[in-house]
Amino acid sequence: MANGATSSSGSSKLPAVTVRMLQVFYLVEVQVALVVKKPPASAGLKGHGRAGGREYAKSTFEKRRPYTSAGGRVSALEGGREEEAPPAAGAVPSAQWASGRQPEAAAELILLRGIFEIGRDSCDVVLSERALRWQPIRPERLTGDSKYDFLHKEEFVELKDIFSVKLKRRYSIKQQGSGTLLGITLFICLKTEKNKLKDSTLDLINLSEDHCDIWFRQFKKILAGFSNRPKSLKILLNPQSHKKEATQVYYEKVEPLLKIAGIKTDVTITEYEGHALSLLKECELQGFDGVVCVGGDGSASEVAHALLLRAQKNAGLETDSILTPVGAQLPLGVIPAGSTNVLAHSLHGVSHVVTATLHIIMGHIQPVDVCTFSTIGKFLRFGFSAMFGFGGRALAVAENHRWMSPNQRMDFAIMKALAKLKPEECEISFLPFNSSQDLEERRAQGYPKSDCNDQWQMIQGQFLNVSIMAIPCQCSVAPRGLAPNTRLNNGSMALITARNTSRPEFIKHLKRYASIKNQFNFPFVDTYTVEEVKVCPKSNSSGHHPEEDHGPHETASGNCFPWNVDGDLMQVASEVHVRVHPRLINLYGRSMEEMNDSKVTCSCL
Ligand SMILES: Nc1ncnc2c1ncn2[C@@H]1O[C@H](COP(=O)(O)OP(=O)(O)OP(=O)(O)O)[C@@H](O)[C@H]1O
Repeated sequence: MANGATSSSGSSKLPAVTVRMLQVFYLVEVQVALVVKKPPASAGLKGHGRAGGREYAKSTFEKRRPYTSAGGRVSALEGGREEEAPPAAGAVPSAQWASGRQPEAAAELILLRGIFEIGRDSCDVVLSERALRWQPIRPERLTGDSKYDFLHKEEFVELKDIFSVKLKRRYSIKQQGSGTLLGITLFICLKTEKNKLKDSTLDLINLSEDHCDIWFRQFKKILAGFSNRPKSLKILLNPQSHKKEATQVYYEKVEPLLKIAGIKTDVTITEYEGHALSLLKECELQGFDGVVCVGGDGSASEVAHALLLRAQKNAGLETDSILTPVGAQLPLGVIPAGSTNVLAHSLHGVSHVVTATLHIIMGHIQPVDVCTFSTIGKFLRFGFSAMFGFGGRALAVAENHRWMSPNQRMDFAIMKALAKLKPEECEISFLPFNSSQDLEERRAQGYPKSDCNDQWQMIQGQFLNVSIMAIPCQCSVAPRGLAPNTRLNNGSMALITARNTSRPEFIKHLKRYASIKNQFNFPFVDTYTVEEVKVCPKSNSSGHHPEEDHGPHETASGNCFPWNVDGDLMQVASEVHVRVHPRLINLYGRSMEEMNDSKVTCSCL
């Protein structure tokens, strides 16, 4: 992957080093098993939506009595009256539909109005340009009853949360042809707790072919209007990720949802390390709207690197020394199937396969900052985060013990790197993050960066670990992230340095990542918000004793220093220059800030 540097990858990842270590500490020292808190069962919903306390699960229809027993409901279902609203209409009296939560409903253009059975009720259903609203039809009451009104208030789902529509039919064994029409099923993306998304269905039951056909075509038309949603995806699946579960994850959880959404896929199962990179160099991507990686951080980083490299070539840029890279042309989806899934977790606020899949289906796009790594003017690779020192060494040890199982290997590597903890003598220079107007203006005028900013700062000494992170690097055991003050797209990186200290103090610092206490509140830890960093190790460092090491990767053997870039081992002999490039790649997802700010969009929740 890298020019002028050797690179290999493993199941052990940059934050995995720290993450795994935290797990080991908990097991070995505290003797408390780390329990990744499972989300509470979603109010007994069994994975489906809820309409005002009633489930509208897929099986709802089958569970109920035949419609004929529902008295007045029969005519509603069989002779459902639909009204296609005239284009400029919007004049349907809407006072009865508008609730306190959605005052804007009254102003919306109404597209269709008709009767469907939803849950157990015959409902007056209104499709407007923004939402589908429904309210049970009840006999008129002479006296007002506010409790009654509360129980039967309007419910709605916003159209932007619908990702597919199908005609619902029942097939009997003897039946030939297309089966008996039961109505329409809408597939909806719902936000649940802790940034998770889930798929749900809403059945609109009506036996009339004509009625359903009009509504079905209208929903299709609405869905076709969401031009940001992908129609065709290139999938790259690493069957070796974590405990080799990526294939199962994809075919059991991801593919069925993509099929429902009508997304075409072309799947490549990678056969060797670097396969995704070489494939994406050459393959035709014209017909695809996005690329999806099913695997861990190493795979995701490799695919991101490949897409960016491809973009530079397509733009006719020299890839030996990339100064101002152009952005990737296709968005990248990351389905977490690795051991730590830091990228997916940072992106979605949770490492959850269905959430990641739904972000792809809904076409949610999150621009993300990317770093370039180069040495003495020579481009090495793209990446999101890196560790030098302890993090690099631990990964190097793991690489030398690939015959072990992934978890064993990481435990062993962390213990060994801690046992041999030693500082690297180096010089670190960095350009502090500065988004002042003046600086931006000077850059816009084409001044070289060196002329725009002479604020380079330099620190030197012995460092146990140096982390450089353009994304927050969140994961289940470090929920705030290894770099909690960094955002996905704020154009800056966190530079975190741990100077030489005693082993127990360093371990204390590492353990803080899993706690609510500030992991940086140690006299030997410094943090900076930066745009560029140069790490220049001193080759005659007192810390290197090759005779103590047992593998080719574990130290600066042959004057190469191990770096951990998104879990890939990168060995570089000299200075490494890291620069952040704001919003260089679009990932499918939505930042946690947005997710937290967003309102619940379905009244069913
Ligand atoms: N068929 C394969 N055999 C061996 N290695 C592969 C294969 N396909 C891909 N790889 C390589 O495996 C490396 C690690 O995979 P990946 O990151 O997906 O899993 P992981 O290490 O288990 O997860 P995490 O990064 O979350 O810890 C990638 O860099 C990739 O190049």
